[in-house]
Amino acid sequence: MSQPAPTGLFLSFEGIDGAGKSSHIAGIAERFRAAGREVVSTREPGGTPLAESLRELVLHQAMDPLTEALLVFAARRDHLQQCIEPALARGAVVLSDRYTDATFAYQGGGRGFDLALLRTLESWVQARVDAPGQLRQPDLTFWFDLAPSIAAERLAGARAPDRFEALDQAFFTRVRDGYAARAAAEPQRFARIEADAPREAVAAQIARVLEARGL
Ligand SMILES: Nc1ncnc2c1ncn2[C@@H]1O[C@H](COP(=O)(O)OP(=O)(O)OP(=O)(O)O)[C@@H](O)[C@H]1O
Ligand SMILES: Cc1cn([C@H]2C[C@H](O)[C@@H](COP(=O)(O)O)O2)c(=O)[nH]c1=O
Repeated sequence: MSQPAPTGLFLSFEGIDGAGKSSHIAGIAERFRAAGREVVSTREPGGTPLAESLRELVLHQAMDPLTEALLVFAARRDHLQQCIEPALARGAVVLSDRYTDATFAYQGGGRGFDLALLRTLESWVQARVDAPGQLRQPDLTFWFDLAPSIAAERLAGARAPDRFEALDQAFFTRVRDGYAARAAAEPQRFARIEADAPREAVAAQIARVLEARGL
């Protein structure tokens, strides 16, 4: 008798720069590993050699908004094909520091790029081979919601800013609004985290969300 296909789990972590998401991913990985799951921790743009090369360009090279949007989707395509889809097919838990919501928030909200065109790119790049007509989306997305002024204080002096981190608070207010619109459109998928809380309180919020979903 054939075995049922293993069930992978895809979690993404989103928020404006400095919201604190990266600080919690290792702890979540440990939680799943302790439960015996294979965990793949990855990030966007990036996660494969090709996508990491594109990340360098996107974060450090001046370019127009269409080029930027095409590069983040090109990186995502390689990431999906080489990393995310094989991991999910093995039954792994994939933890991705950013995914497509970032494109809608940064390129759509922040840059003001045409959302309809982003949706078209999304439909090409994320089409699932195993489920025709469906797009690869996270099972659960943690949105670390933080005021841009607090994020800026956290990042001040922490590291040399990249092309995005150097942008002003008006940009990050639009990015935050972009995330809010995505979360409102898909409330089942999104878990909003109040990211202005101390680290331990943020970790407790995350744990409550995972427990509520039986994860
Ligand atoms: N709850 C918190 N309270 C205060 N400072 C925090 C908190 N969480 C993270 N930080 C600090 O804020 C800074 C940004 O955190 P982190 O790198 O986790 O954010 P991020 O969302 O992953 O940012 P980016 O997307 O820009 O990489 C770090 O210096 C981190 O130590
Ligand atoms: C996936 C994705 C990312 N970005 C931006 C958002 C951040 O400013 C950087 C990534 O840096 P991080 O320290 O790893 O968070 O890239 C984007 O503009 N569009 C995207 O689709």
